[in-house]
Amino acid sequence: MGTFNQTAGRLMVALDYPAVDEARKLISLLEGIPCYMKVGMQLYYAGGPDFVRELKSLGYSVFLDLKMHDIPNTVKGGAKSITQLGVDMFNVHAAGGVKMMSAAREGAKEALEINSSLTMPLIIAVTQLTSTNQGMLNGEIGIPGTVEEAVVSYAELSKKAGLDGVVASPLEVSAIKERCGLDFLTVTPGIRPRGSEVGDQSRTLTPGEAIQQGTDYIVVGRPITAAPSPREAAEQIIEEMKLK
Ligand SMILES: O=c1ccn([C@@H]2O[C@H](COP(=O)(O)O)[C@@H](O)[C@H]2O)c(=O)[nH]1
Repeated sequence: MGTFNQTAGRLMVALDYPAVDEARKLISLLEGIPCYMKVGMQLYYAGGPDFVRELKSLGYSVFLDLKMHDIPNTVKGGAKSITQLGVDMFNVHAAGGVKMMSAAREGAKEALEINSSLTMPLIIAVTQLTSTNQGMLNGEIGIPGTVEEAVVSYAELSKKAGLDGVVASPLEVSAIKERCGLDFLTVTPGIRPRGSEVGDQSRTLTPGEAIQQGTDYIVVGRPITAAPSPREAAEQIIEEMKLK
């Protein structure tokens, strides 16, 4: 199991930018604010491993959000390479199944055998994307039942595979914790401070509501990156989290 990093805080900032210079600009605006930095596919495909190493050298905890979903052997190799970057957290899709998720753990462990100075990253699984609504799930995706049932079922699979937690919407946190235990981590995007644009997200709560639901980490992108003052936006979110 990986370790829960209290000092990085419970806010994860999604650095969804097309180029590292834009990400660097935001990072300098947020200097001193306790948060994880989340690198997703847009920035990773632009900045690659070097940018992840740069964030680590600045002292940030890094969540590499590449959502691996492939055959077990390929995911194992991907997890081994990702772990060698020294990231604190990475993820896979729970839809890949138990064998694929366990392979991610094996890959991470192999990286640690090669380099003993590395620590085991937290490995989590995406359940149902927070952009998915009930109609989409039952209609175009073709999965019966409620979104919550689908999310909890994926969470149980992820736990069975030995993962540390899941990505879900804050609306499903209490059901996940009830079924998988309080120490099974929930990382929740779909966070929208009151009055902010919902955009392509479907299952949302405010930062304060998410904390009230018992989530471990909230992931926030555009409400910070597109704000007139990203620093003020981040500070307000942290304040709201503390008040709950
Ligand atoms: O189900 C998921 C999984 C990942 N994400 C990621 O979180 C951030 C959210 O950004 P916002 O701008 O706050 O909407 C983004 O990087 C997504 O790729 C998610 O939203 N939902």
